[in-house]
Amino acid sequence: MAAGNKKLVEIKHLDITFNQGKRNETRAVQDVSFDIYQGETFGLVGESGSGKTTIGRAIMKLYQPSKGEIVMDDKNIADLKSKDDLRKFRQQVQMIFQDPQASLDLRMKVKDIIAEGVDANHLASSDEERSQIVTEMLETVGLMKEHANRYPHEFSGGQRQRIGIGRALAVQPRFIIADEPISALDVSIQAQVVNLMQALQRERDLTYLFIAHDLSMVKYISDRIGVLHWGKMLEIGPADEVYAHPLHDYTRSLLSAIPVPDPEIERQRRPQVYDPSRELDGQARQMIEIAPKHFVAATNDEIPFYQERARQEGLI
Ligand SMILES: Nc1ncnc2c1ncn2[C@@H]1O[C@H](COP(=O)(O)OP(=O)(O)OP(=O)(O)O)[C@@H](O)[C@H]1O
Repeated sequence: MAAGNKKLVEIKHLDITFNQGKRNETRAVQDVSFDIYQGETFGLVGESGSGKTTIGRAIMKLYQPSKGEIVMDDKNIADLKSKDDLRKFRQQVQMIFQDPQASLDLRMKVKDIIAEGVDANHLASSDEERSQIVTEMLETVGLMKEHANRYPHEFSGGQRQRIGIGRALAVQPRFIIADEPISALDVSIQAQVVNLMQALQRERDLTYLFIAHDLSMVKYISDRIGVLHWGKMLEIGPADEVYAHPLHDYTRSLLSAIPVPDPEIERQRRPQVYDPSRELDGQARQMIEIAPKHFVAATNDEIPFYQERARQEGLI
């Protein structure tokens, strides 16, 4: 998690609307802006339906922005149109999914799953090289060479997620979008997969967008966290700060759902419950830097309120 200062991905005023007939329109993402720096893990949290997956898929160029743009390596990805450009882009940006059972083709052998992207991108010049890549990937993700000829159903959930990670890594990507990669796993296995992802990040200089619905899950792995609610970004800041000193009411409400062992802390947190009428009153809010590198969606009138809160929390 040695985040540098170079921006790898820039999301600028992204809007995504799904139209399913005239009366059925969902504005899944609304004016969302954030940057992801080279080598960092950006944790994107929000409840179900807040737009996390939609943002991930838009970065993969699977959804078209209705407004705004997504820039990677200083290039607007909307301008990548030729087959060759798209192929190179998809090689650099890979995705890991929540449910490895659903995202792996159960009829394929592990070696063919791992080599899928290698074949599509013609990265191996011989069968021997292909096998070498598969073996290296299996070992990299903590599986064994002998697993290559087995099928996904022969593995546990955690091992299947390792296969999914191996498939993503086999094409030597720089950026990985991990969409709830540990949510479907047993708690005891979650830490192993997170540790593996962190080790791989260090070894391979990877950048992660780590999507989860639970703030406590992303806190551990992320450098920075962004909090989404109903398609809007409400708070972005250093992971520890967002977790220990959340400034936005909504982030506080997300955290108050986590059991707090100290009843006194619990009591202090309770009154600050998220009040939807305050947040979703239709007023335009901008991301304002309230404390260093800690941004909150606020109207001009709300800025003093959040500044006072940041002072109380010792952030300024
Ligand atoms: N392909 C689609 N067509 C129409 N509506 C969609 C589509 N994909 C997502 N939506 C809608 O967009 C909104 C955001 O969904 P999204 O899947 O991005 O949320 P999420 O935060 O990832 O939630 P979850 O954790 O449940 O996956 C939801 O209201 C969803 O119903």
